[in-house]
Formats: sequence, structure tokens, C-alpha cells
Amino acid sequence: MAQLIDGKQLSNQVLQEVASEVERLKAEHDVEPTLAVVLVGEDPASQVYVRNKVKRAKEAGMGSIEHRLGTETTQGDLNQLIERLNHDPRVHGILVQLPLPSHLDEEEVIAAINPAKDVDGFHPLNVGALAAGQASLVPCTPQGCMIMLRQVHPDLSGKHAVVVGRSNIVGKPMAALLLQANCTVTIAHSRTQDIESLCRNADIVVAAAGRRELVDADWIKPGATVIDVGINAIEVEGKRKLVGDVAFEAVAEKAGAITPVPGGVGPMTIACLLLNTTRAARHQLA
Ligand SMILES: NC(=O)C1=CN([C@@H]2O[C@H](COP(=O)(O)OP(=O)(O)OC[C@H]3O[C@@H](n4cnc5c(N)ncnc54)[C@H](OP(=O)(O)O)[C@@H]3O)[C@@H](O)[C@H]2O)C=CC1
Ligand SMILES: Nc1nc(=O)c2c([nH]1)NC[C@@H]1CN(c3ccc(C(=O)N[C@@H](CCC(=O)O)C(=O)O)cc3)C=[N+]21
Repeated sequence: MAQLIDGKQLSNQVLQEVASEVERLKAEHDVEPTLAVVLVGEDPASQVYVRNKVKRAKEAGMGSIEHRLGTETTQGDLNQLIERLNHDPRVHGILVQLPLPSHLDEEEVIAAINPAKDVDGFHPLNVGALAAGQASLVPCTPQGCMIMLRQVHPDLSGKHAVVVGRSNIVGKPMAALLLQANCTVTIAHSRTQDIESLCRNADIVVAAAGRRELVDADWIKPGATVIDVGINAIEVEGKRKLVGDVAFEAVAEKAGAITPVPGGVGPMTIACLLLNTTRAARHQLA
């Protein structure tokens, strides 16, 4: 049976560090690190994430501001709100929940965020910095995955990592961080041929495809480390349940270490978001 990498517990450790940094910023600089979350539309899954973020921020002693806008919000309205948050000295981090309703241009919105307040690390300037190995605000989910991986592999050097998925928010930044940690990195996606044997050669598999239980036991080399980013809501006997992109029961028999869903990457993502917010606040002091 694989070692379970407990994201809930690890995230609490990160959140404790965040809370101490919040204390210091308050005591030494009279600054309350504050995150502004912008949610457009009624996507129920997004509402759950926003609730979790706000709750954890409060627990860490941080300020949090929510802007809930209707589905009919225009690009102009949204840009105007971002501009206001960019210039508000009480706001240190800005997160616009994705995906946006289809009539809104995500690229334009992300580019409008002040890069110094871009706690998601999605602005082109931060994306470029990450690619060049000079990042200060690293995307939260990959950052959380790296903390989990370090539990098992304090030295990642020379490990073969396969990332399944190439999105801007998970797959690509994940690959960049693994490369920076001296892994040999393969990025697989929906056009990849024979993805199974690629994964079977990997010491580390990061599953971020958004396909429930895509990664099965015969994809995994015995003893490999498996990080499951997927969050897929399904119904079992009328009840809502979350499953990952990994067939957990079967893969746990074969892997050396594995992250659960829920209680894995999700809580780490939120902890890293708040960590990024304290980093942004610290930077804005200067
Ligand atoms: N735990 C957390 O904190 C977070 C979880 N998530 C979850 O992670 C998952 C991925 O999210 P995200 O990156 O935004 O998703 P996207 O839909 O943006 O990207 C999915 C990627 O997976 C690839 N893919 C899809 N199907 C297959 C397949 N059958 N075989 C191989 N590759 C495939 C796609 O390939 P192609 O490019 O060719 O289309 C694409 O690159 C989702 O379940 C999401 O809910 C996301 C963010 C945070
Ligand atoms: N701009 C932007 N940044 C994001 O980081 C972002 C986003 N948009 N859009 C959606 C995805 C998804 N995401 C999650 C965060 C936390 C959990 C999380 O806390 N999950 C818990 C449980 C949640 C539950 O019970 O529903 C867990 O896995 O244990 C999940 C998913 C961030 N995302």
C-alpha cells in the first residue's frame, strides 16, 4: 500500500507559517495582507472554492474581500473593477475565478491585473518569469504539488516526471517547476500517443487532465509517486462526491506514494494562494 501524502495536514502547516507572517506584517508594518476574490456568474463549483478561500483567509488573520458579479457583467465593468483593485492600497492580492462566462475574454482580464498583485501567477509577466526561473508569484496548484512531492523526494534531481495535461493554470507551470528542480520532464496531453507506456516509465506522475479516474494501475511503475490534481464531481447514490483523475484504490496498491482527492492538492492550492498573498504584501511594502 502506497504512502498517503496528506494535503489537509500539510496545508495546515503552510497555513501556520502564513499566520505567523501575517502577525509580523501587522505588528511591524501595520499591514493586514488582504486578498480580493472576483467571481463572475453562478458556477456552483467555483462558489465552493471561493467559500473555502475566504474561510481559510479569516483563520490566518488575513483580510478578504469578495466581489460577486452577475453573469451579465460586461468586459468593461470587469476591467473597471480590476483597475480599482489594482490601485486600492488595502488590497495585496487579486484572484479572478476561472473559467469566466464565455462572453468575457480571460486573457484580457488576466493581463489587466497588476502583476505585483497577481497571486495566481497567471499574468504574462509572471508566466515569463517562471519560465526563466525568476518567479516570485508561482501558480498555486503547481506550487502545492511541489511541496507534496518534496515530502517523498527531498531531492528531485534526475527523476523522470510525466505531467498529464498542458493547461496554463496547471500543466505548463507544473512542468516548469519540475524542470527547475532538475527533473526530466515529459508533458502529455490529449494528442499524446501511447500515454500509458510514457507514464509507466515515470518516477513521478502528475495527473491534471480533468478526466475522472483516467490514470489506472497499469499506467504506474511499481513504487512511483502519483500526484492527483483532478477534481471531478460525480453522483453516487444521489450524493455529490469528488473523485480525481487517478483510479485511487487500484493505483494505491502499486504506487509508492499518492495524494487523495479530496484532502490532497485542493487544500494545498488554497494554502499556497494565501502564502502568495503574504508574499505580495511583503513586496508591496518596498
Ligand atoms: N486541486 C486543485 O486545486 C485544482 C484542480 N483542478 C482540476 O484539475 C483538472 C485539470 O484542470 P485544468 O488544467 O484547468 O484543465 P483543462 O481542461 O484546462 O486542461 C486539461 C488538459 O488535460 C489534457 N487531457 C484531456 N483529456 C486527456 C486525456 N484523455 N489524455 C491525456 N490528456 C488529456 C488536455 O489536453 P489538450 O490540451 O490536448 O486538450 C489539457 O491539456 C480538472 O479536474 C480541474 O478541476 C484545476 C485547478 C486547481
Ligand atoms: N483563478 C483561478 N485560480 C484557481 O486556483 C482556480 C480557479 N481559478 N478556478 C478553479 C480551480 C479549482 N481550484 C480548486 C481549489 C481548491 C479546491 C479544494 O479546496 N478542494 C478540496 C475540497 C473542496 C470540496 O469539498 O468541494 C479538496 O480537494 O479537498 C479545489 C479546487 C482552484 N482553481
